[in-house]
Amino acid sequence: MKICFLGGGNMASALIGGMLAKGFAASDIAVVERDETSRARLTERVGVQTHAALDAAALDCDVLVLAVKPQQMREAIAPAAGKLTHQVVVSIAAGLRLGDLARWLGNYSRLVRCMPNTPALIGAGVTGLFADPSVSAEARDIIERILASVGQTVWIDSEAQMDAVTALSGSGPAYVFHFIEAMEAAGVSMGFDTDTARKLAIGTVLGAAQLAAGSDESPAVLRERVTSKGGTTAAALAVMAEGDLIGLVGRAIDAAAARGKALGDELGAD
Ligand SMILES: NC(=O)C1=CN([C@@H]2O[C@H](COP(=O)(O)OP(=O)(O)OC[C@H]3O[C@@H](n4cnc5c(N)ncnc54)[C@H](O)[C@@H]3O)[C@@H](O)[C@H]2O)C=CC1
Ligand SMILES: O=C(O)[C@@H]1CCC=N1
Repeated sequence: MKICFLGGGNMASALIGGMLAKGFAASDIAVVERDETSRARLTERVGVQTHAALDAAALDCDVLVLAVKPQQMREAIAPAAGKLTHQVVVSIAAGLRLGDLARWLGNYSRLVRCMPNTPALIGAGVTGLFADPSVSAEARDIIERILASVGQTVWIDSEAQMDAVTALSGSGPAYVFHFIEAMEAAGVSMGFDTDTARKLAIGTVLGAAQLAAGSDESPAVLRERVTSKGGTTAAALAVMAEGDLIGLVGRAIDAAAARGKALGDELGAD
């Protein structure tokens, strides 16, 4: 099975890195990348074949993964319009809807929309998937196998939910990194050097996430176990409640989902 990525940026690199680590052959993976420096990096460091354009050689694949920015998509896929025959086309772009992609591809509907995230690079991603009804069960299995090689997969029931997946898990790693930044900064302001503060912050997030992932208890119960009455954790959580952390995170994730929907509206309008 030959897999071709259109766009060899951050997310394509994360997916390819994860796939190679899980035993996919570099010779089965190609990347269409317009930037020469990125092409050289992909050939030399990652070992995959590269193409400068989405030409016949690039389209000689079974799965075409669309991994350019949403704003770049229409122009980037134009060369494939009317030239697709059997390929399953998988878009990882935020916001863009299957109906618009199908139209841009010359009414080609063997399309799957999915939303991975960057921990795919270390096999710890989580991906939401939605397929056009015309995509066969066999083709869905193939796409699921690719994404499952880089982490967990979740099929969703309606395409509209993809904006929520994007807001929660697609963008989610950035929220966690931001929280780590905040913890690190607090550590530095209390006198630690950056390395020590970072080690304490990352170790804590990693350990807590692993504990939550392996536990039958809810995150709320695990939080309560850390929180002694009248103790240090309670003092910190009171400040977080005063700042309405739960509401703030909810509003942030709502904003991400709204932005995904707006991107789909804006870019699909013409
Ligand atoms: N970065 C992330 O965490 C995630 C990103 N996504 C989606 O993945 C897509 C890609 O995002 P990133 O990898 O972050 O972007 P990026 O900007 O790092 O990568 C896009 C790549 O496509 C190339 N490109 C643009 N137009 C091209 C064309 N016409 N032909 C060939 N190559 C072209 C660019 O040179 C660039 O290397 C976006 O649609 C985004 O919504 C989805 C999940 C997570
Ligand atoms: O920020 C973005 O638009 C993309 C989609 C999910 C993660 N990065």
